[in-house]
Amino acid sequence: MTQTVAVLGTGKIGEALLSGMIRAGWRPADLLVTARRSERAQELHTRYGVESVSNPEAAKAADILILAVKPQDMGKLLDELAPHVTADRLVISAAAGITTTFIEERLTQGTPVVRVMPNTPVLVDEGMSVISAGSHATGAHLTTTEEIFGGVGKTLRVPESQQDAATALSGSGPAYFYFLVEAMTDAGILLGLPRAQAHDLIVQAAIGAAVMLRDSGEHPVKLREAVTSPAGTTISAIRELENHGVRAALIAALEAARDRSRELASGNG
Ligand SMILES: NC(=O)C1=CN([C@@H]2O[C@H](COP(=O)(O)OP(=O)(O)OC[C@H]3O[C@@H](n4cnc5c(N)ncnc54)[C@H](OP(=O)(O)O)[C@@H]3O)[C@@H](O)[C@H]2O)C=CC1
Ligand SMILES: O=C(O)[C@@H]1CCC=N1
Repeated sequence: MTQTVAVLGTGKIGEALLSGMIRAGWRPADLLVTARRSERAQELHTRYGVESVSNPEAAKAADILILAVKPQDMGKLLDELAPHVTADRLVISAAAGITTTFIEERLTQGTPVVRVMPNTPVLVDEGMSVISAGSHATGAHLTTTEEIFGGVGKTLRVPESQQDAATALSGSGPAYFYFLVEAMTDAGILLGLPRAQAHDLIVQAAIGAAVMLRDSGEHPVKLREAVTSPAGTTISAIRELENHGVRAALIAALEAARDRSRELASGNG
């Protein structure tokens, strides 16, 4: 029997997931969304043909609830949902930091909860969704979650204790690459290239490097060594990156993201 899935909170990640599910073959009739603002609900209906309902209506009607509000809004959303969520539902949370325990404590005893950390490349079916089971989620619940998120990219199961790290690496990960592209485009401008050309050159370098990382089976060190000619240009750049502590900065940055994810666990932000 077809299951009904509701996406509660349809901002950037909620909409990305919704659009991906429709591309993956979900019928709009089997999907529901909730939105705080009526103009947003109308926009989603026009774009995807999905019906918008209230949060309690979604909890009553849908078999699977995907919670995609900010961590700071999660407590309030769960208070709204709690009277209507029965333990035969599957609740999937995409919120950074929020633990399955936080959710379980606010819903009917025994409700299965799965925590997922997706990332925005779900928009182009190249997402990465890291999945952990709460205390009442079974293998079947994890499989259902993988079926949903696997339609828009790869999935990986991890113990929930690793979710804050996964959030730092994978959930936030795309932002670091956009930041690098932005910075390198600026460098291209400094070197005298027109902005559009600098952008295209660095984006294609990123795509080429990403495909080689994925498909060559080579370690990143080997791939970098192959670019780094003796007494050549690349080693001059690498020396500057090392002089400026870029490796240490990245390690510190991801540690900060991990720590922020832990802080968000309280739901107070
Ligand atoms: N952006 C990303 O790359 C990723 C985000 N996440 C997680 O996804 C969640 C959402 O993030 P993001 O999409 O970036 O944030 P957004 O602010 O874009 O989306 C949150 C949405 O939730 C809506 N909302 C808030 N409260 C309610 C409510 N009670 N009922 C219905 N809708 C509500 C907001 O409405 P309104 O527009 O009115 O404010 C907004 O549209 C966060 O928990 C984040 O940690 C996870 C992985 C990646
Ligand atoms: O920045 C954030 O908090 C969210 C979670 C992971 C990516 N974006």
